[in-house]
Amino acid sequence: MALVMFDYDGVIVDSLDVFISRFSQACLENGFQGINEPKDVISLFEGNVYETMISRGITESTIDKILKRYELLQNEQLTHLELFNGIGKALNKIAEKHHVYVITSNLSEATKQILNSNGIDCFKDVIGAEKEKSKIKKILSVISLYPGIPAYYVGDTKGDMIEGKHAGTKTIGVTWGWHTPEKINEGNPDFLVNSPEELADFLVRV
Ligand SMILES: O=C(O)COP(=O)(O)O
Repeated sequence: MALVMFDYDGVIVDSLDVFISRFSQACLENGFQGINEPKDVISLFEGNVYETMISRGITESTIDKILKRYELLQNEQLTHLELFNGIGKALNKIAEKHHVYVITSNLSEATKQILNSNGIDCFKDVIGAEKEKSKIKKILSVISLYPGIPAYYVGDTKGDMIEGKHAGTKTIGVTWGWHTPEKINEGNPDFLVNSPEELADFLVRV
């Protein structure tokens, strides 16, 4: 048995269009001007999204305001959000063998709502941005609940690979999400998979 932690946007839910339009709107409304085009959003995820924003002069309290506004805007769009094909089945298969968690820079409630409305109830918990901004700290806190078992972080961005590795997990990059395989490879993933089926087949064998 292993501990398998999943990123949410771009791994489970196909949310890039909603994220680009609504997150950039929330940023603009709160005075953060740097996010106008899809590539600006994508580049935030080359590291920890919130650390990148702080390094560009945004305060933590403004980030919290952006998140609150994004929560409302995202909620208006929930019916437009769909899971990637095959991911529900893959998650259920993985959860039969392993402890599974979501560690996301999105907010927990919206994440839970989408998972529930798609019949996904296999996760032990969803740890979102309102609890902590660093994925490294969140991953470490879950690992501390399961000492001595192998831990994996599954993500679709270079930043996910960097934070997962920093927290001591094996990292699995998925190629159906926000970053290209080339960009994910810059974060040195331990494994790269091309479909939810391949992900499940790999994880049921560890
Ligand atoms: O792909 C990413 O890293 C962003 O996804 P997240 O919002 O679930 O953290």
